[in-house]
Amino acid sequence: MMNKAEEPREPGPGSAVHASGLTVVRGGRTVLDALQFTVPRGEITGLLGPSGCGKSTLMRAVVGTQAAVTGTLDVLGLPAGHRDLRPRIGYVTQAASVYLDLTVRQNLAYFAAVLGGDAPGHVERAIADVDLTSHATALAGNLSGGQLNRVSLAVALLGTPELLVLDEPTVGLDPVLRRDLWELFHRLAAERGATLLVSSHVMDEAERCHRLLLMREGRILAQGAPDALRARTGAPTVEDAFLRLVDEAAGKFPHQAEENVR
Ligand SMILES: Nc1ncnc2c1ncn2[C@@H]1O[C@H](COP(=O)(O)OP(=O)(O)OP(=O)(O)O)[C@@H](O)[C@H]1O
Repeated sequence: MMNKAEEPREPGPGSAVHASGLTVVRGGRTVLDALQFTVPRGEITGLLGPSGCGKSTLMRAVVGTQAAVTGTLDVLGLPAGHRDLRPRIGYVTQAASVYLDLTVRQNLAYFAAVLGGDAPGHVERAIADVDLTSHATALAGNLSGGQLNRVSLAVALLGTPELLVLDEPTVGLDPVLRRDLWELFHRLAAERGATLLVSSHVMDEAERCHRLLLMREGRILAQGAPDALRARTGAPTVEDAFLRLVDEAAGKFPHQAEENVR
């Protein structure tokens, strides 16, 4: 449960997510350690860091499915997990959750009916969004892993969510599909005003984001625009910036190594 008394609430109108002192303990281990960050509205925020650093845990906290969360976590102006947030957030996990014995279109129609997002045209729009129109009548069970993940993404897009939380959406995709998906993310932000929080452990995807949260071992190493992070560290790439921040932080932990760049 969130302890809202611990920290001042200062989400600001421009932030979709605001965290302060966000901590998660799993199995006796502190896997998120007093995180402070914001995710601005209408932009793509990349959550980057090595496998096991806590990206999925942070995303579950934002969508309200993570247990043992303490600190302040506001999402779209409400405490994380508030039931009014359910239709306003689209969440895609790493494991595709669709019915393998239904076609792509049947899956979308089913979820549209269940989620109450059955607005005319939304099923076809979502299928087109993820570039699966030519596979609309294919059984989900006959799709590749990458195509299945895109069906899950289409489900998340059905209700035109304000906030999309996507856990490693480009894993296993070829370069062309990866590029197409990033173009879709930018369209969703620019044309539909959506806020996207996208995790990846591939540092070159960082350059495609408006803003980054760089994570390591349950902490935020730095946050800011890719340009600002590179300038701040004097590094040619975000990957180099990350490595420099890791080295820098090594001297500062366990107290505070977080650096706000913007
Ligand atoms: N039940 C648990 N008990 C103790 N530690 C756990 C438990 N579940 C997860 N962890 C640890 O929490 C940390 C964060 O896990 P999380 O899945 O959030 O990482 P991640 O950055 O999303 O990794 P990946 O990219 O590999 O999915 C990991 O180090 C993991 O080992």
